[in-house]
Amino acid sequence: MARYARVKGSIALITLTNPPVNALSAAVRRGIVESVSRALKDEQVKAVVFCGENEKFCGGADIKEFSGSMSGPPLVPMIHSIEAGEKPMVAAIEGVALGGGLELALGCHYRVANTKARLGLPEVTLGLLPAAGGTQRLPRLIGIPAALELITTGRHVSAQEALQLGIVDQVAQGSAVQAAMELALSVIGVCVCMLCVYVVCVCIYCVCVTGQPLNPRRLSLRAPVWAPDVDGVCDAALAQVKQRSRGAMAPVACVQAVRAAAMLPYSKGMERERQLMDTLFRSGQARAMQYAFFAQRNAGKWSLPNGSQWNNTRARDVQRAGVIGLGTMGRGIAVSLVKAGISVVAIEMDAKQLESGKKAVTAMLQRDAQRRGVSPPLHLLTFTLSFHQLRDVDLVIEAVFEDMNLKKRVFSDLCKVLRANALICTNTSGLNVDELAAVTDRQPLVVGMHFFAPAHVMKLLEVVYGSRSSPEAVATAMALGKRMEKVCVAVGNCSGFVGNRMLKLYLDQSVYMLEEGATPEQVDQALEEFGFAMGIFKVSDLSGLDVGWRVRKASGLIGPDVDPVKPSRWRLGRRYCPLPDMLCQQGRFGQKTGRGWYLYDSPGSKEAKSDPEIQTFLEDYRRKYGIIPRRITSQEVIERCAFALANEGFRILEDRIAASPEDIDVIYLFGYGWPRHRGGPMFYAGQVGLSVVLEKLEHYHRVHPDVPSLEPSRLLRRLVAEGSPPIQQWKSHIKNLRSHL
Ligand SMILES: CCCCCCC/C=C/C(=O)SCCNC(=O)CCNC(=O)[C@H](O)C(C)(C)COP(=O)(O)OP(=O)(O)OC[C@H]1O[C@@H](n2cnc3c(N)ncnc32)[C@H](O)[C@@H]1OP(=O)(O)O
Repeated sequence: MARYARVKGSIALITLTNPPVNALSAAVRRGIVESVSRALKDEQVKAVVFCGENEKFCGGADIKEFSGSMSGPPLVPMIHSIEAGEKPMVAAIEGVALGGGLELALGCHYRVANTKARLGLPEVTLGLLPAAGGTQRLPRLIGIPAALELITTGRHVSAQEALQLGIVDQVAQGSAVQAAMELALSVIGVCVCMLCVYVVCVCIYCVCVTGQPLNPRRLSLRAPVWAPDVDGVCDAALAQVKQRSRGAMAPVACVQAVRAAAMLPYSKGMERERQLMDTLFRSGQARAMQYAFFAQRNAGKWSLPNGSQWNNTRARDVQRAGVIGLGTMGRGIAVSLVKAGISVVAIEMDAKQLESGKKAVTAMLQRDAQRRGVSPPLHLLTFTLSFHQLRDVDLVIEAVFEDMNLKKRVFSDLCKVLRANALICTNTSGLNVDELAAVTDRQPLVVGMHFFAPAHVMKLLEVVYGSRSSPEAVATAMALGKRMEKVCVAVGNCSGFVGNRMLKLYLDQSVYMLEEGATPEQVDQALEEFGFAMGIFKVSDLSGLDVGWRVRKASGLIGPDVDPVKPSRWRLGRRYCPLPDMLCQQGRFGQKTGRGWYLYDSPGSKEAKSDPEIQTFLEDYRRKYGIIPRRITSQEVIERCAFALANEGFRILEDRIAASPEDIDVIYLFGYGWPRHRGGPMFYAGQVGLSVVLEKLEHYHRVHPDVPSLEPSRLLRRLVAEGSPPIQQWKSHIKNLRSHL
């Protein structure tokens, strides 16, 4: 849909009307084509201004349409006819001009943006490239290096940066539509300075240039942007995206398309753009990334088993928050809260820790402010040793050491000082939220907020509702997380919640494969080739092997009855791998001690190097237990890790700990480095084929009957029995499964 109006006598104003972001659906494209044709025919109309309803220019092509059969006028000829139009076309950009939205604007002869507008070509984040001429017009406008950077990253730029780059002609402080109309009038030879009454070429009063020819403004008419160093620039960009994108096809295709803009005339470049897009458009990677886009948005639409949900529950306003504990987690949480404009009372138990926490938080905020060219909001912070300073906070986030007794003590102390209606949130990575809530005088006001380290950087937040948590408390934690710019997922209470409950099985498979013959390097390489940012053993070294060791000790898996020389490989009725414990006994805690699964130059350094001692250690271990090592292929690594994750994901769905497979995938995408172009473990299982996953799990379970978690879940069996429906339908099958219990 597009609205047509004639304004100021000679301007056709075409408004894209498809809230909330005026995406270019078939109806919008039809509306634009009809409106442009009307404007070109209407003799009274001398110029055309495009804008978007509700001060949002356009969020791009309608992503929902990509999964169906595309109908309606195609974008490329539509934009071409705008550019070829014999009347000046001006884009008035407010809010956003993204993807096809910016490509539409690039087809216009002039672009005006409001100061708050954001512009970009984010198609690469959807597994695509800007295939409505974006890869050919943008380089012709701003040059190859800048276009490569924007197109391969999908980064949004501010109006100010767009002006500097030459993407827009003007930045308007007020209404971009108003400014665009003035520009249009001046271009058609109607000077708007009010002093000059004639149609002129250069007004002597305001020196505006009127009656401009349109050809120089038509980007498609410009020659290829060749320069002597262009090959080198494109080669360097290609090398960079290959290294960064971990197997994703779209960034590579983006470089290839932009290279064409340097070498080929526009029409040939457009052919190349179309060919590359055809391949991407049909790819599983594009489907995975578009699924991830909608899954992320769906996670915000949380629901609880009792029917309360995002649109029927009000969140409380949080102005002032307390953070208990200024270790790594507490520091990151305090920084994120302050950046969201929330006053923070930060508490530590002793003066020395308080001082070092204060220094660290202040430095992080100063660095961030310096990068953004603003002053750090340090006035929002109070550092104190006294719980009494918490008396007027709306909410507290406890981030002390992961120890149930310590947390319980803190919770009961908090109840003595907090206002009766203040929320208590615990930053725990897996402890029982109900058990903690039980020591308080306000069980409905207790929720878990599981942040990921470093908390000021990592996007994921699991909001954990206990059996007595009130919907209002969940809504408040979800809204607070959103304000802190986190991707929030509401999850139920169980050991490890969603992310760490699944992680445990993934870790188990990884160490079992070491026992059976693999090396940490082999496993990590297979995972990194699959697309993970880091292999599991490098991640373990980064997080610290001692963390899991403590958890295993607390859960009774490690105790005085374990043989120190030849620890048992069978505990609590199932296979157990003592390798991580044995490393910890040697003081190998990972990066922090300079040695873990890998070797580091010094404690704290990050570059992982193979350690011959680990190879010898693994060989000795296998000998000691009589294990004959075998060759483990990358395929086996991926199958055992990814299918173990998905299998537990199905159980989590059966248990109603996660509301949907999409929520599980969002957790893995934003918290555990799962490659976006593979959608998430649940999506991946669907893409591989549920019957294949079932068959593989049955096989691995047959080979390893002492690993019960490899036994295929009931939900997976049910879905396969019902013909492997698409992931969006799994939820209804969970209901069926429960009704048969
Ligand atoms: C062979 C075919 C060739 C086709 C031509 C190819 C060339 C063009 C390709 C493209 O244009 S692909 C799309 C490129 N655009 C984007 O990637 C932008 C995506 N959107 C966003 O980044 C954000 O939504 C936003 C625009 C910055 C707004 O953010 P905000 O936080 O304000 O709102 P959201 O919660 O993200 O979104 C609200 C609502 O709108 C839906 N939505 C957003 N963008 C699109 C879109 N482009 N298509 C369809 N729907 C979109 C989003 O899903 C939300 O929906 P609900 O959850 O409320 O239902």
